[in-house]
Amino acid sequence: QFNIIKYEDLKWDISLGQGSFTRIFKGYKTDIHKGEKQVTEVLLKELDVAHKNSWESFFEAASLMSQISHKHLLLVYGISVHGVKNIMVQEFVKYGALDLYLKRGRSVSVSWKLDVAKQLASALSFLEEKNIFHGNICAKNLLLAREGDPLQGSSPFIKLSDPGISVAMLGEDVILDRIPWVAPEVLEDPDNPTLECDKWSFGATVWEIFNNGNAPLRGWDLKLKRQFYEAFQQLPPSQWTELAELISQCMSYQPAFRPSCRSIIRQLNSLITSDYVILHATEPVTQ
Ligand SMILES: Nc1cnc(-c2cc(N)nc3[nH]ccc23)cn1
Repeated sequence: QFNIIKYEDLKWDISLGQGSFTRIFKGYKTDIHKGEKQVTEVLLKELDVAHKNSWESFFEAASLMSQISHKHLLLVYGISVHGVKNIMVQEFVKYGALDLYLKRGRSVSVSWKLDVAKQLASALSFLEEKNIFHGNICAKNLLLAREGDPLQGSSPFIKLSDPGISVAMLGEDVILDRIPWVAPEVLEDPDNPTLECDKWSFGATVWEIFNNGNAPLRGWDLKLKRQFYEAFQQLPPSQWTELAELISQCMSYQPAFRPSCRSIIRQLNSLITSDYVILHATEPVTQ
């Protein structure tokens, strides 16, 4: 499914923190290309030894991402196994996770945010075409490859990261903690996720982007999060009615009511041309 990278061809640099069940590092991989030594900057994702038994799922996520290639999907170079260590080698994306980037108070324009939403929608549409379920769409898994400069009008560029360990392998508490990104039906039946589930997550991610990286239901405990679904609640709507409409369509409790990717892209295009964008060119960052 994907190439095995020799451990000795990898070099670890600084630690960049940890995800759920993983530790991530900046690193380098060395290849011999036409007799030339070539060093590439990479992201090394080590699976925690404690979760060793879910390494298949960890690598399954990687192989899914390496079987297909799309400009807005993260490139996975391969995997490396060294003793008890399972390592996924990914392309290094310069500006890291979008949620942290937005939280750091970068004031970005409404059209910047719509651009990112559209890029995510095109990645989603590509996955839908290939009938591939992602399962972990959220701003934390959107990596910023290019900041885009409002003055020069160059737009941002994002890459959707790998889904990590599949939702079917996660404990119920981990799934509950992913409310409101995880679709309600996944809680009922985590073993049979559908493409519609990714559309729900898309809605929650767009909500996050327009709330400057602040997580929805931040700080809610698992009981409250579960009640959010049991009471069929919705996230607080944006003042921008058309945007709120798109988010609530994606986050409809009836999977069949969620819009097709084509419809999502069409609605985003009409948002991009709406006068709201011009009026709110650079919204003051409300922290
Ligand atoms: N595939 C990936 C994933 N994360 C990064 C990354 C980049 C950065 N500048 N700071 C970071 N801090 C944490 C992660 C990260 C890069 N590439």
